[in-house]
Amino acid sequence: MTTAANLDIIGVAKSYGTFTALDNVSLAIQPGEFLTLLGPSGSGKTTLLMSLAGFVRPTRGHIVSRGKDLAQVPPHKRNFGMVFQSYSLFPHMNVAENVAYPLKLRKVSKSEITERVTRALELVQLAHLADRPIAKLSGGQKQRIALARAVVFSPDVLLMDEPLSALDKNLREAMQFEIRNLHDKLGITTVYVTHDQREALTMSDRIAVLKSGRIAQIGAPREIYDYPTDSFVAEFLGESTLLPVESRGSQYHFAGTPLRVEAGSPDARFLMVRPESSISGIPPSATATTVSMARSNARSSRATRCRSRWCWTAARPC
Ligand SMILES: Nc1ncnc2c1ncn2[C@@H]1O[C@H](COP(=O)(O)OP(=O)(O)OP(=O)(O)O)[C@@H](O)[C@H]1O
Repeated sequence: MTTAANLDIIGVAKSYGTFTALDNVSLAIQPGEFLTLLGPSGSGKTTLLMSLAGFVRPTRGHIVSRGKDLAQVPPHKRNFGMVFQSYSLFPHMNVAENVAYPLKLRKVSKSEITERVTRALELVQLAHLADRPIAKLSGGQKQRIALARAVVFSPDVLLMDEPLSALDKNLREAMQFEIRNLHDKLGITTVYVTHDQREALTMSDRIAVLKSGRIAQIGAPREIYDYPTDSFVAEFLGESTLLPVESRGSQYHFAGTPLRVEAGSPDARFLMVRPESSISGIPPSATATTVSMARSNARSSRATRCRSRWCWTAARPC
């Protein structure tokens, strides 16, 4: 068994003509980490993932794994497993043949192929379907087979691009746990792309939130959910009410009343309240566990959403 690989993304940029899809992205992915790239449509998630895979050539920057710059390493030599939304299984092969394919490419012996395919199918609990044609599988089964095929050759890194978005909600939630369990069993460094905040919060060790080709924030799920660095991250990570505050030195005021806040940056502009926060009135004698301060890049200087249990406009409950 090989040790898990690290992945260093150093100042990576990608331009298409004058359009910048990735802008100076740097990120150190730890060995065995489950890192999610999260962001709205067009933020650059797939471009970054495809750069890691070797299908997109960065305009600038470096991608380094196990101390080696991958710039000159073609996709099939990177030893990275990939899972796509569309499964990408071979329709003319049965389940076992699909899973065996990467091993055949690597010229693994027949007996070892049989053993490793059986083990990979057992991991995704589909060993009983080894002889079934791909056309006779459900969407969830197809995605499990794609997963088995991606891990059967013990890849250094597993890259997944919205692997669950074609599945219905219940199956999707079940698969989130299966993928995370598989990751924990195998310990493969994993980079996972999604635009689904819940999925990212449920599955990841860390989340990198992308906005317009840049990393807006990176951190553990709880950290970025509770302490977003700005209003974009605050709103993208879940329902929130953003209340405009004034800062005077290290003291914050809402509607003229001083707030007690344990964590906040000097340039914070908003008090963030999540729906599950338990403040019961203004002024919230707030602690960092119930509210956070976010820097401004908001579209509005007023509370921008009204979906939480507590919603305040001009310091009055609505
Ligand atoms: N080959 C290309 N030529 C020109 N522009 C491209 C190309 N590939 C991607 N882009 C642009 O780069 C930006 C980032 O695209 P990317 O697919 O990485 O976004 P994404 O965050 O994965 O979006 P989605 O969630 O919709 O898949 C988009 O504006 C896209 O239109």
